[in-house]
Amino acid sequence: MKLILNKEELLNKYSRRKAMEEDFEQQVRKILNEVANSGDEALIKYAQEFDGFKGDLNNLKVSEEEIDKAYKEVDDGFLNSLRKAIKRVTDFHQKQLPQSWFTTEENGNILGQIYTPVEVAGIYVPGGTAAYPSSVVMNAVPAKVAGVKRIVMVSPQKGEGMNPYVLVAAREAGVTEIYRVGGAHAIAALAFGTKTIPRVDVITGPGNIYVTLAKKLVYGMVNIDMLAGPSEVVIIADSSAKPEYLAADMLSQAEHDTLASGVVITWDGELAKSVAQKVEEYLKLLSRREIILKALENCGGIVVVDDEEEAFQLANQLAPEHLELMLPNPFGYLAKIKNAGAVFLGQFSPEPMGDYLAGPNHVLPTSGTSRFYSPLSVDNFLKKSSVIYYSQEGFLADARDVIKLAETEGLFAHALSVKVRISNE
Ligand SMILES: NC(=O)c1ccc[n+]([C@@H]2O[C@H](COP(=O)([O-])OP(=O)(O)OC[C@H]3O[C@@H](n4cnc5c(N)ncnc54)[C@H](O)[C@@H]3O)[C@@H](O)[C@H]2O)c1
Ligand SMILES: N[C@H](CO)Cc1c[nH]c[nH+]1
Ligand SMILES: [Zn+2]
Repeated sequence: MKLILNKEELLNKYSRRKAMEEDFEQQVRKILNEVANSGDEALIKYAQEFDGFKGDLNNLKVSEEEIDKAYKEVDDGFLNSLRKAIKRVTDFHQKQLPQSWFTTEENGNILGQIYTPVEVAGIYVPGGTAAYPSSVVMNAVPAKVAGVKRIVMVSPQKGEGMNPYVLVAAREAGVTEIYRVGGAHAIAALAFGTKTIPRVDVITGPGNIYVTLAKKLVYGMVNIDMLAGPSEVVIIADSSAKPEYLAADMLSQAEHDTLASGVVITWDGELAKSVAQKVEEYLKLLSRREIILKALENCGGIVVVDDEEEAFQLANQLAPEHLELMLPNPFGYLAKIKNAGAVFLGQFSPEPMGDYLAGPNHVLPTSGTSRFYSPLSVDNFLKKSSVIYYSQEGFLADARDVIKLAETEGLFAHALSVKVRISNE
């Protein structure tokens, strides 16, 4: 495989990947329509077709006994690391909690803004080619910190039972109910509701292209967090960077999915060659080799640019999910970054630290959408309401202006609602 590319070659790969999304969208539309029309029947049909699901509607919901049993199957080391991760992620997200606020004016008017959690949150936890207990934490913790009472999790069951690590993570992180379905059909169920699965107010979480397009298409019937599809990393490096670090970091995101992406951008041609050599070396050792190869073919490579300016211009154009700066004094470059879901600074901040333990959320926008989306946060589970209180004095001071503006719009009932209150005084 050709690993060292020029800028145009990389951009062509990105364009081809974008074009592929249109074919997937047709398939996803069909799945959504069927679940909308046939509910649970379609849900079970697709779970059987895509995930080899053998159960029926009666056991779509995971029982408390199954979760109890999962605790016996996971090791203490996992449980300790999981609890550490939950604590870190909780501490970080608690800092995001916004405060309701009120202002009182001299005439007694009170204005404000209050925050209310959504009643029911639907969280998607991927489970196609790997199980993701870390994504359980990243979804459920901000929902819990926001004060959501009902946290409904969906995740595909591969094989006989649910992944025990995912089940344990769900109980530890505060998920209130779990359904063993994934893919676009699970997103449809959360958006429309079925006899078995409740309709939710917001759907959050990452997933493959089917899941991500399904979220995009149901947006409006339900809120969504963002488009958090196949993982991506762009690494900007100069000659001070270690080729083995760059190669490993690039592969770490490519291994998620055949549509994931790993890109190194540098202006040092010799460094590019050393990274390519390391990539070939590591590929021989890694178990998800086939996935990585396809991902690099589809959307990866080591790009040699002219200089630092061009490197940042390209990274901003790609608007990646993760951006690593493998440069000396990386803080000095923060102002150059326009688009990135999360930024990792310096040689000891490889992206996987953020995937599991650093504290910020690993659910992040992909496919160029860090241009306008932000990481998953407590905000995604909260709604704002404005609060307006007029004192009599404040009302009388504003009444004439409101009448004037309403009558200008030809809305005389609006004006009347103000006038009747003046004439009564
Ligand atoms: N952006 C982020 O924040 C973030 C975080 C973690 C993971 N991810 C991404 O999540 C994804 C996980 O993917 P995954 O596949 O392992 O799990 P997944 O749960 O997202 O998708 C698997 C499901 O897709 C459905 N499916 C599979 N083939 C299908 C087909 N041909 N037609 C319709 N539906 C089909 C099946 O129901 C299957 O269970 C990866 O792309 C990974 O990079 C992203
Ligand atoms: N890198 C993923 C976000 O794109 C998150 C993740 C979970 N587990 C491992 N990685
Ligand atoms: Zn990852």
